[in-house]
Amino acid sequence: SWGYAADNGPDKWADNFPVANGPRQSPIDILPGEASFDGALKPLSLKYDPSNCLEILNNGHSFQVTFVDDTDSSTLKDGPISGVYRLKQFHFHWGACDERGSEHTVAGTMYPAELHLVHWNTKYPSFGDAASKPDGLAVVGVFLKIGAENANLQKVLDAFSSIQAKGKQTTFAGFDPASLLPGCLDYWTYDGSLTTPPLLESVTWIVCKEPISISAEQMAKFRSLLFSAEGEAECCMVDNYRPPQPLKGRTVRASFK
Ligand SMILES: O=C(Nc1cc(S(=O)(=O)[N+](=O)[O-])cc([N+](=O)[O-])c1O)Nc1c(F)c(F)c(F)c(F)c1F
Ligand SMILES: [Zn+2]
Repeated sequence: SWGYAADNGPDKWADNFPVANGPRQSPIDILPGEASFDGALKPLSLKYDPSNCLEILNNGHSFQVTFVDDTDSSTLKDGPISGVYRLKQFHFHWGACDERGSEHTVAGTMYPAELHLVHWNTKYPSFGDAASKPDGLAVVGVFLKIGAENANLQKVLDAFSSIQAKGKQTTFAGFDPASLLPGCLDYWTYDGSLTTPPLLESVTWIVCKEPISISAEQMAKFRSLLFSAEGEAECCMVDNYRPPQPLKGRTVRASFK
């Protein structure tokens, strides 16, 4: 199945997922000078309940922290969206070295990693339904840059020993994803897609301008996870990012001047 290697990576995804060459694919290279400031864009309203945090798992292409999403207690509102979107999970994309790893780039600059907080529109009955609708999902992207140690992120890293191999999962309770957000919530927004198969064109992307920090040692720990399952030849989970895709005439709006 799909992955990030030469034989099953991003350049091969169109074979099984033809939408890979669609009109609103993600990620993209964000050109701040070409983004249009939109004064009508509202500030993001992110309200998360740590008690909704359920488990952490290695799904073979990233690790993700999943949330109970049967009530409106962990939601995203306002910003560029209308209605209420519920947090389903968050995960990351990162590189084999600090020079690469993010999916979105800013005027060609890659960050070492990128956090994605995946939310679904409650006008639809479930995440699965929402994922196939043009306004079904909203993903908040946050860049990570090498700097001070991130104490909040450390709580996630401390669980890695239990999920090193593909398919491993463990309970993960009481984590507040808001602790991973930057202080300033200025953002760029555009219509895009999932960046992993099935690459569904259902995502309103909200990419924060301000990165959060991670230490070099913490970044190295991400690279100790494995794409491979127990008993398989070990393959380090690194470079699990899709490169920027053609803009195809889309407009990127900025919430800030
Ligand atoms: O739930 C999904 N989450 C997800 C999205 C991305 S993403 O990078 O595409 N993203 O949007 O941030 C990355 C990871 N990840 O762990 O790396 C994810 O686990 N994907 C997904 C799916 F797996 C399906 F089979 C499906 F039918 C569907 F509708 C989906 F939306
Ligand atoms: Zn992602």
